[in-house]
Parts: sequence; C-alpha cells; structure tokens
Amino acid sequence: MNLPDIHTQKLLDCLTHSHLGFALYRLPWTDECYLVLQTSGDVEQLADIQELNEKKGFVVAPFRISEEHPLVLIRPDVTAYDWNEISEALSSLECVDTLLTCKSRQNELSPFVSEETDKEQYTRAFGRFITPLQEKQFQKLVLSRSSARHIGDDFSPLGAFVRACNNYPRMMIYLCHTPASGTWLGSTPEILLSGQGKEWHTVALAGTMPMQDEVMPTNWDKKNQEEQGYVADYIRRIAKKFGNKMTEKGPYTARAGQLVHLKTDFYFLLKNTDHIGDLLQELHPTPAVCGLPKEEAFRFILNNEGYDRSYYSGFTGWLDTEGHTDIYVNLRCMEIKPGEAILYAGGGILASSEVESEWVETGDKMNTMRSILHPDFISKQMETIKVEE
Ligand SMILES: C=C(O[C@@H]1C=C(C(=O)O)C=C[C@H]1O)C(=O)O
Repeated sequence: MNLPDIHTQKLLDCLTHSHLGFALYRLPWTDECYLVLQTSGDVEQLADIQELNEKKGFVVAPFRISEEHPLVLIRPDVTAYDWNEISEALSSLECVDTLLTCKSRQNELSPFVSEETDKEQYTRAFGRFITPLQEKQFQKLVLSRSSARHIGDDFSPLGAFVRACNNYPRMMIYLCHTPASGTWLGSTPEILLSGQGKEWHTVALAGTMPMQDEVMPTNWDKKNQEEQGYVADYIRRIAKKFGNKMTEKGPYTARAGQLVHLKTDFYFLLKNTDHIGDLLQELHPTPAVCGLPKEEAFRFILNNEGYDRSYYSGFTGWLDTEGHTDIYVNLRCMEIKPGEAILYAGGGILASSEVESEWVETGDKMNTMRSILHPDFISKQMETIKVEE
C-alpha cells in the first residue's frame, strides 16, 4: 500500500488528536483501506456489549467496560474506500481548516521502566497465576503486560498504519481514534466475528511459536495443542448456540507476522442477526485472551494481573448486520499518546507453563508493533525480517 497524498496524510494524522472519532482499517489480503468518520457530536458510549444489537458503526470495545474505558461506537457519517475516495471525503469536510491546526495535547510520559523491572513484575504476576492453575481452580489463564516506548514528535500514526499494512498482509490493520478511547493502532490475526447475511465465521486461535527463517514450524507440543483445544471447545459451543449447520476447519498452523498460531475456523448460519450483541457478549472475552472458567478467570485477571488492559484484548471493527461485519480481537496493538506508545501483549498459561518462555513470547508478540514504530525501521526490517509474502 502506498501512502496517500501529503495533504491526506496530514489530515489523517491531525484526526488522531481531534475531537472527532474515526477509524481507518484494512482487511487481510487486500490492499486498500476503509475510512469511517463521525463528523459531529460525541461518539456513542454503550453500557454493555448486548447494546450492540441492531447497531451499525465502527466498534471499539475494551477488555472490561468502565467509565475510563467505555465501549464506543463511531457513527459512520462518512465512509470511504481507497485513498482517492478518502482524500475526497476529507477535503470536503467543513472543519478541514480547524483540523489542520489541531495540536496534540501534552501528555505526562510514563515513568521509565527498565526491561529488568518489567520482567520482575511479569515474573511476580506469573507466580500469582500459576498457583491456582496448579491447584486446578483454572484450566487456563491469559497473562499479559504493557510496555511504553518513546516516540518522537514527528511520529506519524498514518505512516505506521501504512507500514503495518505492508508488513502484515494477513492481518487486519486498524488505526482508530475517539476522544473517549484514545488513539490505537493494531495488526490483529484474530477474527472475533465476521460475516454477512446468514453466513458467519469465527476462529479459535491459540498456541504460539516464532517463524523459523521464513519457514512455518508445525511441531506443536502438547501444551500448545491443549491450550488451543480449550479455546476451540468454547467457541464451538457458542457458535452452535447462535448458529446452525456449523462446519469446522482445523486446527492448522496460521502465520501472524513473525509468529505462527494454531487455528480452527468455524463457519455457521446465524439464527438471528438482530442478536449480534448477545453473541459478541458471549464470545468476549474468549479463552484466547481470558481463561477458563470464563467469569472466574475474568475476575481473577482484573484482580491479579497488576495493570490495566484498557482496550487491549477487547475487540474492534466494523459492525453492520445489514451489510458486512468484520470484528477482530484487539491484539498486537498499541495506544499512541503524545511522546509515547504503550504496547500490549499476553499469552495463555497452563499449569505446565514456564515463566521464561512465556516472557519471551510476550516480547515476540510486542515486536509486531515495535517494528513499525520507527520510519527508518522499514528499510532495516526489509533486510533483517523478510516481509510476509
Ligand atoms: C494474547 C495474545 O494472543 C493470543 C494468545 C495466544 C497464545 O497464548 O498463544 C495466541 C494467539 C492469541 O489468541 C496477544 O497477542 O497478546
């Protein structure tokens, strides 16, 4: 994907610190992106996921809905597809001149935390997670962490979005901003729910290994297979509850940037598209980002993980049950703030997990965003990390 003309680049970057809500997203294996923009009023904030029934717009849902992190819906006052349409749509906005003068607000940077301290904190949290797993209170728990990175004043979110599109053709890439949720950018491999009419699709994605010099490893150990099996059992049950004629493909190895995962696809005929919010409510958070049993694991994570997941491991994407819906789990993502980006990643823990390999896995996952943070990385990355295709 090329960058749009310089004026459009500037407008899109300005939108990330404006009072408007917008999302730019690109679906896997496509080379053009969509723009969804709400041109007036505050974005809608919903009290719970079920309120998404019969709604249309771009959804940004946190891991847990709170006053600080509301579930937001961007009303599609403007939608456009490809840079030409997007440029035209933006240029004809009434507020275009005001937009160009929008300055980003100053932000107090997160205190510097060394890699060592990060790892110590993670290790302590791992200790809190592993005990109840060994005592069989949980079958699986997902432990995650965040890490702040400095970004220069000249950092362009749009530039990073385009780099992500070019580096990760298999992923859903999005850049999204609302005053209520902040600015987020992600490159996610995990469909939560997509479909149109009666035909719908979801996946069970879990288990992680690094790519081996552009070769996909397929030697999945018992821990990874078991972990993915839990997710698949859960998704299968929900898909059967809301759908008919379910078919299943997998598990198979699927690539995500410089990682591979185990994946099962579930295709089904949705019984009632008016109840999409109910279905999302039951799916989220899946055991790929939370744990089992679900409610207990959700509470355990909130009380023991030791930090705020915010919108990481929530879900995001386009919702329109009369057209097409493409909603993804918000993974391999970062929040962009003035001067810094907060990166997030986690991984499934079972009673048999080991802290060192889990720590490394979260770092590998964070590399998905780290590698698109700096413009000069693009050439370095081409040399050291081959682009996916
Ligand atoms: C939790 C994340 O990823 C999820 C967890 C995985 C795992 O535990 O192996 C694999 C894919 C995702 O479902 C993340 O990227 O932060």
